Amino acid sequence: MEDNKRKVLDEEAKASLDIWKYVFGFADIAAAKCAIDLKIPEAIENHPSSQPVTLAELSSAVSASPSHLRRIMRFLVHQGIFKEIPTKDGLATGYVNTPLSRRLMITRRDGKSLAPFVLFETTPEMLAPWLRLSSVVSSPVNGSTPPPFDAVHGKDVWSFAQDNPFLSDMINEAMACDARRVVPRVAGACHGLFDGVTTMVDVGGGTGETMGMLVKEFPWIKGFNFDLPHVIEVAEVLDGVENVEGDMFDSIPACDAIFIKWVLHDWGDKDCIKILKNCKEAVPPNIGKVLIVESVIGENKKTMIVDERDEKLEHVRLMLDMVMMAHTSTGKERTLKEWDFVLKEAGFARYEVRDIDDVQSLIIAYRS
Ligand SMILES: C[S@@+](CC[C@H](N)C(=O)[O-])C[C@H]1O[C@@H](n2cnc3c(N)ncnc32)[C@H](O)[C@@H]1O
Repeated sequence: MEDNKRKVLDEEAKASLDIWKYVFGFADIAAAKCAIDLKIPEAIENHPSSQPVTLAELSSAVSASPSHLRRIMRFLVHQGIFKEIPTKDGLATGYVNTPLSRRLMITRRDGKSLAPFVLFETTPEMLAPWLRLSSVVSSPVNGSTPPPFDAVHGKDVWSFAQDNPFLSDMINEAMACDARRVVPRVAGACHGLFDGVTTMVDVGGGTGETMGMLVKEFPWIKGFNFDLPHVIEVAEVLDGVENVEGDMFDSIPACDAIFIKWVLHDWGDKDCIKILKNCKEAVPPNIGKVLIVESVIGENKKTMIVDERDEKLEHVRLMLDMVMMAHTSTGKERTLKEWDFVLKEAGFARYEVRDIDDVQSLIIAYRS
């Protein structure tokens, strides 16, 4: 009884603090965006003075008012994004980077920075649909209310991107920085999969960064980066990669293997099955395989989440599912049961899931 009472009181006390996260939670994202916009991590990293960098030095380096900058830095230090430590002479304090602040470097293409993703998600165009989540959730019939993105912008995200090159560029940059981060992990899990594979198509491959990395890792493969015409128009020219424009709902170029990352989650089951069927048709019956890089939601596996990293990864997957609801018409993150359904409906003979200890897993679907 005593214990129960204490638990209730603890929950009350926790709730009275946690509620503020929902009142002012956007401050976290806005302050991180501010650091990216001002290139604060770069200014600290590259400052000619020895570290740490004092407020005066930093405000001159990023051309910011010291009084406002001090408050932003106080917040970001409190968030653990930067650290504030004594200067070498011990007479003042200054700022140093952390692994987290380095991930906010817009100038870094090192497979760690997700700064372009933050900038993309915080555009007014991507933020506005979030405020309409409730209308789609309360819609009496699935599909009777336009999805939040379409309701705000009058068209779906891909048509909007086609008509707005600035947003298309931001999507491409955001996707490319995730590719630099996760594709090496995926490649590490691909052992044995490419024996006898000479051609591979990355479906919805964006500007080609992913295929560029894959052909470097597996140089006997000729890579094709396949996407919509407005994306292929700005795709990179990379060794061993041919850029091909087209529509995955029509057909996909014939090849030995297909790579498809973060595309199927943009679509509901009907479209997802159609894309998967086209993937299956594109690969040969004997060795054909489709490598899917997507999240697998661990629904009903709560008790199996054993450590903090797993729990944080699952939180990202669930946030991503909310992103799908806000930004795509029918997209969703899928549980294993839901992946099983769409893969079987598309006619794949079998599949396996390889855990890469990340937000996404590698699902390999075999034609036979
Ligand atoms: C979320 S992005 C993923 C990009 C890339 N695979 C990655 O993860 O870095 C989805 C991609 O699908 C492409 N896409 C959308 N509809 C398509 C279609 N009908 N045919 C081919 N590509 C399409 C988009 O242009 C975009 O590049």
